[in-house]
Amino acid sequence: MPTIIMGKLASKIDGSVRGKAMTFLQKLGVDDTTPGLHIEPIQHSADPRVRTGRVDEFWRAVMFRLDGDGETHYVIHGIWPHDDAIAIARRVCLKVNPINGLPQIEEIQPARTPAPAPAAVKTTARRVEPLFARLGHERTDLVERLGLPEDVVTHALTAANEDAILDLAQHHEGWIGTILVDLAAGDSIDAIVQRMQLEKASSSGNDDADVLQSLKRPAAALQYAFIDDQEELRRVIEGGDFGAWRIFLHPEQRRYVDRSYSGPFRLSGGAGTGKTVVLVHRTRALARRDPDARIVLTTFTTNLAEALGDNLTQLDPRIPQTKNLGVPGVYVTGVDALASAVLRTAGRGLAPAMREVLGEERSTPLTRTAPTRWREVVESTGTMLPPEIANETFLASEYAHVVLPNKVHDEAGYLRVRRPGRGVALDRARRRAVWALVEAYRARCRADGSLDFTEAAAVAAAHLTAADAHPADHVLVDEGQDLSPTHWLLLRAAVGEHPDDLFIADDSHQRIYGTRVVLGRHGVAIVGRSQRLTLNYRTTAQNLHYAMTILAGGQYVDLQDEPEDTGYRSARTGPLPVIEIVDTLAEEVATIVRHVRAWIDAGDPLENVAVLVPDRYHRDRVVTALTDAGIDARAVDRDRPPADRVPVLTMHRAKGTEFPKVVLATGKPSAAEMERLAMLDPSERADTELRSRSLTYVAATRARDQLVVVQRS
Ligand SMILES: Nc1ncnc2c1ncn2[C@@H]1O[C@H](COP(=O)(O)OP(=O)(O)OP(=O)(O)O)[C@@H](O)[C@H]1O
Repeated sequence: MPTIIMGKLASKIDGSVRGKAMTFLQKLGVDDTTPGLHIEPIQHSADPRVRTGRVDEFWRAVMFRLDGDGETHYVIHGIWPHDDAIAIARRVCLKVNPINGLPQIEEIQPARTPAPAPAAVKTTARRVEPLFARLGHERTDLVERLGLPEDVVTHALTAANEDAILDLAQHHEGWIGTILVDLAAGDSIDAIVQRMQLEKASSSGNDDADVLQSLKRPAAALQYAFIDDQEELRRVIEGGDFGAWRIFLHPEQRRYVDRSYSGPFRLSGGAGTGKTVVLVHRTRALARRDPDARIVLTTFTTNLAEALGDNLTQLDPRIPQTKNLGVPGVYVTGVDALASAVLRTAGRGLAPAMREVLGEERSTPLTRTAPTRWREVVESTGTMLPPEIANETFLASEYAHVVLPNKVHDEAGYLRVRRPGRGVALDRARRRAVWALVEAYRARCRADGSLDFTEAAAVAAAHLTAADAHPADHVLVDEGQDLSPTHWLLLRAAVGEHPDDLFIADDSHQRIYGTRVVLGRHGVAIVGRSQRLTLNYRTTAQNLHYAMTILAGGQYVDLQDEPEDTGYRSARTGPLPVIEIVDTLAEEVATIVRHVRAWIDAGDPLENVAVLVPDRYHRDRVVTALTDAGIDARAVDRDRPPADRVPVLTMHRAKGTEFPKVVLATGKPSAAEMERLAMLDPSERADTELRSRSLTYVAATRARDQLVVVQRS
């Protein structure tokens, strides 16, 4: 049976021919002599291996036939109308690039549309040096060390700036485009050679075998996929461009998917750099490696966990997902739901863990404490503490970062405990006063028998540790920056210490919930096992640039207590974001409606256009305004974004989503919010301010192609 190797270009099939292409490729994968396929060589073709095949009376596939490894392979180059296909088939040639060992398509008589000339170098008063010259990239290195084709290098060397290189890169699918983007971002030749694992090709004397070998190189996976079976073929064809992540991994992504690590590993990267994609592929790889493995795939919220589960199903519906913790398969869950699952399973056996963490028991540990409780305690208890300490932000954070992880039960314990990383200093008298509030909080929780979320995770962790029970063999975490210390204690306890135990994806620029955490303080040692992804697949360079300006000047620190890197780039270009400044809420809503209307009138499907707003109040107003304007809109809360309607989401809910077009209303803090902020200690206020910038950054990076930002003056 022939093996199908799908080229990325071929996966972008015109929607009208997808069904027929599927049937054609399915038949080809079973028997290439099937009547009706008409697999034929082309007379006078540049490459004798080229074949055409009949998809229907109008469409033809262009392919390369390779015989090697004891079987026949077809590399699918693309599907075109008959005459175009024949012309393309005559001039294309598949060869191995001798410098970097990667597969390369050459057009022998270049009749294709030439790539547009890069933006000209302006020759006004002062001549601007081309970008590559400024970066010190020289022709010899580009050709002889990276293997870039001469004509591409000639174009690239005259490009004035990064935008011109991005334009050029968009005309070159696969490794050529990727290397151009890396070079434009200032990467050194050595770094690229290493990252892409480029290596000179050695000839075996058998051309077909050499090309097959090159197709198996890691960087070839950017552009070519070996199709295992019919189900995978269906997913490639149906996924089209949006499904590319399932098939064409960047070599760097592939490395994090397949590699084994001796302990916890952390993969960071800006928004849209494919962290979730790596996590989902790695989950599949681990499940395939050992079908009996108990894998936990988790993240901060239930909505995000649902999206992870959906992604895993799309990637590979054969990977079993389980609803039960501790059994073979992939258990996809929000981290608080994981804590509840541990507590539920433990039942009455929880008492010792509660005593260990809290010094007392709770009668209904599956009930969660109301989030307003700290405020109630402050309001109903007379305290000598100043408002910057006696507030729910400080107290909840002190409880989660100091009291619970250290299992403090009484005032004496709290007076002794270390408080590393806590911005607000507390003398002895203040510690006593804080402890009085903690006692009042605990007394109220005891009265209704509940545990709060951070307590539940701490108790679940203590229970697993005491029982020496590890219900998971591998734990994979998304959005790690949002997890609290007791979440980390729980995850550390859920999986034993062994190779490939914890794999963490995070981006400290996207921390929008709790206070920042240093992993090493909570039993997760990742020193020396941490890497960063830098290529953004989602957002255009223009939108990304705008989003980065939101973070500029902020002091972001990562999970290892190191300053967070900001360098990353996008390979896609598009229009500049539109910024609208308005004075009132009414104007804001009208501006949102106007932009949504314009996109829909221009033919965008409703679900392609999303509106992101600061809170539920705004959300409901926008839904009403859109509906009044005759646009079918829906507020998205716990459910998934709807088909055939404009989704309207709060910025928090938008985490983990993406849309081709986004209108983002950034809003304005209310008077009550300003008052609350004014009361905070300066260090807490600075952190709240960082989180608020992060929220805008998260929201702005949800737009794939076009972004409109509506700001209040
Ligand atoms: N190798 C790839 N080829 C094509 N598209 C990709 C690839 N990797 C990721 N993508 C696409 O890029 C987008 C962002 O990927 P993903 O959600 O994994 O990024 P992320 O780093 O987790 O983002 P965020 O932190 O913003 O949630 C998705 O649309 C995904 O399908």
